[in-house]
Amino acid sequence: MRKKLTKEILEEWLENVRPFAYDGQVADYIPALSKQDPEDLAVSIYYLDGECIHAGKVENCFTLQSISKVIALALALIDNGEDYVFGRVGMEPTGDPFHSIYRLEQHRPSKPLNPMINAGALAVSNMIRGVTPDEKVGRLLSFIHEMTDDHSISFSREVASSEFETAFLNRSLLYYLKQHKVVTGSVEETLDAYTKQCSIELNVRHLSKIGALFANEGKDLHSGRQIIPKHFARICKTFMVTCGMYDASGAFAIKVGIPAKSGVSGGVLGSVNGFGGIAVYGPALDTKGNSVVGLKLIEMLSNRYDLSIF
Ligand SMILES: NC(=O)CC[C@H](N)C(=O)O
Repeated sequence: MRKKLTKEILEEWLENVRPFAYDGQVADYIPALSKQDPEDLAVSIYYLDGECIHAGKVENCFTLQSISKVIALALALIDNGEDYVFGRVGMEPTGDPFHSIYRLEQHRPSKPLNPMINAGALAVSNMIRGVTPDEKVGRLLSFIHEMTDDHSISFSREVASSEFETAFLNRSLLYYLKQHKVVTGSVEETLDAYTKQCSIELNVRHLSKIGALFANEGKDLHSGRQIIPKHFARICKTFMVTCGMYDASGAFAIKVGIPAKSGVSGGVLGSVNGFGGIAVYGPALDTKGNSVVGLKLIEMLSNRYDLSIF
């Protein structure tokens, strides 16, 4: 096991990166997200031995947004198996923004390129077992309760409806996918489930614990219970490397080298085998939609502790 960081160092680092919060913009295409304060920063590391250190506004909850795509993928794989999931969604990075539509037309039969872009994530969300949107979201929440051991985690109705009312691009993606039979059932219901999934709220401590579970081959750190089959945990971490930071994934792999997934609320989830889980929250985003502070902090951690997997 690598040497551990102290809480004091983590606090110092957080203060060092604080000025970067003003190098980015808080997302506002989902109106409710624009209320986030760029100065609300938090970081947490969950080691594989169960110790957790953190700094900043650790109790502040934020919505998962695209980070939920990794967790939803794990559940869809458990529900349907690999052949079904990857029969409908591909495994290749795009190099395009997360909500891009144009590559959908370039593949025959139509298939979103991967589960980390919106087109692929909408298809994955549609695959989660459950008759109604609430049943699907309920199952995803139970899965997260199991992973975090916190049954109070829920979703923000305000953020979910703010996105639902304005998600014209995601509706377009869904209608296209429905036409090509990649998704089944009602477009509005799938969008309802997806926006609720993206609005699941938790804090950096929860998120770092989820990162540690992925790093621990899908096993709960305390009970040793296999919550995600090892092979599926590995698939999720591989997508985090190749597509987790949208169209900045290549540069991130070179500079940082950690399986990571970001979301437009400003959260970043990292997972390092043999080390543990990392979570950062900083709502100001760069032009690609990644947390400016999150990227800085994870890069510092990776350099200092030689965390790159490459
Ligand atoms: N990149 C993100 O975090 C995007 C998630 C967001 N809910 C969307 O679909 O637009």
